[in-house]
Amino acid sequence: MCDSTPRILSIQSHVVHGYVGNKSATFPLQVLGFEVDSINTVQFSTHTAYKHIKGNVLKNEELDELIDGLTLNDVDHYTHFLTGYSRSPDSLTKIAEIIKKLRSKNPNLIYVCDPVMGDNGKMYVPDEIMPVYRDVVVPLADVLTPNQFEAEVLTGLKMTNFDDALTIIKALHDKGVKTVVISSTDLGGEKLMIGLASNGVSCYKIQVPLVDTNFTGTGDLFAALFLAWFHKTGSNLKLTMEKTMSTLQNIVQDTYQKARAIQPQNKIPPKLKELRLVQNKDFIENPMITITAEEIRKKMVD
Ligand SMILES: Nc1ncnc2c1ncn2[C@@H]1O[C@H](COP(=O)(O)OP(=O)(O)O)[C@@H](O)[C@H]1O
Ligand SMILES: Cc1ncc(COP(=O)(O)O)c(CN)c1O
Repeated sequence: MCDSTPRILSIQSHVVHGYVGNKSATFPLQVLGFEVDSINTVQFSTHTAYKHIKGNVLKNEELDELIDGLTLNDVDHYTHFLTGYSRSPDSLTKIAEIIKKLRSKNPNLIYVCDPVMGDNGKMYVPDEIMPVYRDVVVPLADVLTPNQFEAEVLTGLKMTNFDDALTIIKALHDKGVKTVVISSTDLGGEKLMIGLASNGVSCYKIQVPLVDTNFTGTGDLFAALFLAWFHKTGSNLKLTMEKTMSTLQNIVQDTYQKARAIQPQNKIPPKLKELRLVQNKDFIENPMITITAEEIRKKMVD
């Protein structure tokens, strides 16, 4: 355990079929050279955009027990902690305790928090989870990766233009977050999806062509790739955004094209849109930068 391999504890959902949560994050992280220990907050047959939702949610005592086992066996030494989809406020409170515990073992631990709550104006976890993220978990994060909706909900502010976006980013920095990354916004209108990233010194904008369908698991993949490239580039924010977005675009485009080959018209059902991670392993390992980030504003914090 004393080698230089980065080691992650990832607490996210698990699905039997398809790619969200730990299923979306673990494979790319392993391909990029990370040891990944995963705890599954839920085990569902599929993600929740499918018609039938079946499976179980991890109980708090079960989460405690798993962490206890890691501690008793002295294998709870991590360089990174990554969290995503959680369904209960209590489990989030537990996550806050776990961060503190892991930091007592490694004061340099990097915590990447994806505050998974919803998308396109709608919550898909219970509403009570929001204040726990806002007041307890977010202030402990080194890196926060909300989408636009989640950033708005956390700050109580609306994003209708870039000035609003910068105000929201500043509000999240003010909560103590060092690196704020908004994985997607609709500021690019109908044709472009725009992501933003700020380390308080520089803020970057990166834009990609909007593919005409909703994907699931892309946010989880984004957070995992961001974590990996932020580590591998020595916290180079511009390069991290470029590698992360280029990889996502390759996977999203490939997934879309294959789905459209089967279903040329109308809405694509979830099972045809599962992210093609395995098939894009080489690109994940060695991404070609196809999209560049542009600096839009310097110095967000004094
Ligand atoms: N429809 C889409 N068109 C193009 N890229 C997409 C699309 N959906 C997701 N992505 C890619 O996935 C990333 C994360 O997506 P996002 O929607 O923010 O995740 P989530 O809302 O699931 O947290 C985006 O930055 C983008 O690169
Ligand atoms: C079980 C589960 N886990 C995670 C997510 C989050 O997916 P995304 O990466 O698209 O935010 C979802 C989306 N509803 C889900 O159903």
